[in-house]
Amino acid sequence: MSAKQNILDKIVQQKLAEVAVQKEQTPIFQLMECENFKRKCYSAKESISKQGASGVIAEFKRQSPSKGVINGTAKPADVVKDYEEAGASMVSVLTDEKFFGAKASDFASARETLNIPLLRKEFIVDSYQIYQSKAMGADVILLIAAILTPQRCKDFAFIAKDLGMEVLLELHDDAELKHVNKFVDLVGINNRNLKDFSVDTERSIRLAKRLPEDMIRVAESGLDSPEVVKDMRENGFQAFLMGEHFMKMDSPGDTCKSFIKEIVAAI
Ligand SMILES: O=P(O)(O)OC[C@@H](O)[C@@H](O)c1c[nH]c2ccccc12
Repeated sequence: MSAKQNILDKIVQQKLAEVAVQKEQTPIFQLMECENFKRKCYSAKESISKQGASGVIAEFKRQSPSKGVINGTAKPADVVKDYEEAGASMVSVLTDEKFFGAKASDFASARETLNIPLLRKEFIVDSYQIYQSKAMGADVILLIAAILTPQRCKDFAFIAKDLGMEVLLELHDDAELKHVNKFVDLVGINNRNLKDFSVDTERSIRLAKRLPEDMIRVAESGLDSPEVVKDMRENGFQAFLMGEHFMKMDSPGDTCKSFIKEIVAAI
């Protein structure tokens, strides 16, 4: 890695500072008193594996470090409900405010509206954030191998499972295969290199072939045509995490609907 800080380093540094404050404000025992802490989670594994499932994980994403503002006006409750009605297998909502422009209310309004699994898209660097995710009503959390050691990954995945949530582990490199552990439910392969933002689906296909056979594979990022999704499905991917292609349109929900129609017709 270069001496210059890449975006991931910057995000991690910011997260650690944020979490330190949050822990003081709302200790874990208080998180555990939240209404959502008691709710039974929806299973992403089931939703994705269901007969005829689209496998689309549709993301609510306002902006990103690589693309700047993607959609400045979309209303989370409307968009995610449209995603659900369009046939998405799961919805992902970013909760990072500083780099991805999330509003504190985005995730809460998605939780109130949805009856399908909801992924909290966050940079998890501290176990506190796992309890926080449960309290927010997340069904699934994301663990990013690039910012965790294999041991922490296992500890964090264990905590999430213990709280009744599922775990999506995100990989990008062969070297990260050692982060896979028995508590992980789904493995995502990020087509986008978070260190330089380049996108390479062929690389993801090669990496996916090295995963345990029965693992659910999620293709992530830069997916913008039904053809690419079909190609990835033929190469063993069952789920497809997509944000920008939907969010950059005036109606993310309508775009998602016609996209799903096309890919489901090809199954
Ligand atoms: O908007 P895209 O290119 O369709 O990508 C969605 C999703 O994969 C991307 O937002 C993402 C994948 N892994 C992440 C980790 C953190 C933040 C964001 C991400």
